[in-house]
Amino acid sequence: MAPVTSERSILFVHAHPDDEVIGTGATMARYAAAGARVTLVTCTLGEEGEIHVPALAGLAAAEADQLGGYRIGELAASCAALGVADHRFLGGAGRYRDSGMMGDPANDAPRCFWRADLDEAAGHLVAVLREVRPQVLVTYDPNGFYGHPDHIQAHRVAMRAAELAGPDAPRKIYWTAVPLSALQAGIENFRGASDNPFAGVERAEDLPFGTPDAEVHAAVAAPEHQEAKLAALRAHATQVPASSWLFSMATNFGAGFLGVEHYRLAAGTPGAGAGPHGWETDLFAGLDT
Ligand SMILES: CC(=O)N[C@H]1[C@@H](O[C@@H]2[C@H](O)[C@H](O)[C@@H](O)[C@H](O)[C@H]2O)O[C@H](CO)[C@@H](O)[C@@H]1O
Ligand SMILES: [Zn+2]
Repeated sequence: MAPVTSERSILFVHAHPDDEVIGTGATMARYAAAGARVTLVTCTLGEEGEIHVPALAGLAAAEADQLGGYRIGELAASCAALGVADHRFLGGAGRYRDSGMMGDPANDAPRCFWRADLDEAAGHLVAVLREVRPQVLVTYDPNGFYGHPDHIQAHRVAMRAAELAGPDAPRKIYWTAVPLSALQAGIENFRGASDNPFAGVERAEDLPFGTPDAEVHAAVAAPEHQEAKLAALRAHATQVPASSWLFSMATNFGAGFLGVEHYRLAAGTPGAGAGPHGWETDLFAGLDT
C-alpha cells in the first residue's frame, strides 16, 4: 500500500485529451490549488477525434493525421488552466493510438489502445504509481462511463495496474459518476431549450451513463474552480465548440453543475460523509495523510 505521508498524492487516468476536464476538471483544480500532488495520465493523443475548428480540418485522421499532435498542445493549455503540472501520456506520447468510437474501423488499427496488451499497458502505469505513490486513483467505471473503447480500456489498465502495484497500490480507487438525480435535473432544466443535449430523453434512467444516487459515494464540490474548468474546456477547442452544451450547462446551472463532480468508490474504505446522501466531500477522507 502507498505509504501514509504528509503529502497528498492523487492520480487521474483518462483516455483522451479533454476527458480530464469534462469529468474531473474541478476536482483536479481543487487538489492542485490545495498543494496536493496531482498527476494526470492520458492514454492516447485523441488522433481520431472530430475537429470543430474549420481552419484545422486538414489535421483530421483521414487527412494529414496531425490531430493527435495538435491535441498535445490543447492538453497542455488545459492542464495549465487547471493548475496541473504533472501530466504524462501512457507509455510516452504516441505509444497508444485513439481507437475511435465502438465499431469504428480505427478499432482494428494495430497500435490502437483498444488492442493494447493489458499487462504491457498496465506496466507503464505501474511505473507511474511507483514514482508518484498516490493514495487515491481516479478512473472510469467498467463501461468507461459511456462505452467508448478507449475509456473501457483505460478502466481495465488502471485496475490491472493497481493489482500489479502490490504495496505501491493506491489506498482508494474511485470511478467517475453522474448521479441519476443530477441527470434528471439537467433533463428538466433543458426541457424545450434549442440546445437541449437531452432532447428526446424524459427519464435519466434511459441514458447510458447515469449512476443510482445510492451507488455514488463522493461529491467533490469546487465551484470556486468552475472558471478554471471552463478555461480548460475552451483549451480543447477542436473537441468542445463554443456552442457546446457544457458551456450552456454552466450558464443555466451556474457553478452547481460543472463545479461539482461525483465518484463511486471502487476500492478502499469510505471516509466520513455529509449531506442528505452521506457522500464524502473529499476523496482523501479517511486516509490519515
Ligand atoms: C469526450 C470523449 O471521450 N471524446 C472522444 C470521442 O469523441 C466523440 C466522437 O468524436 C464522436 O464521433 C462524436 O459524435 C462525439 O460527439 C464525440 O464526443 O471519441 C473520439 C474518437 O475516439 C475521441 O478523440 C474524443 O476524445
Ligand atoms: Zn474520451
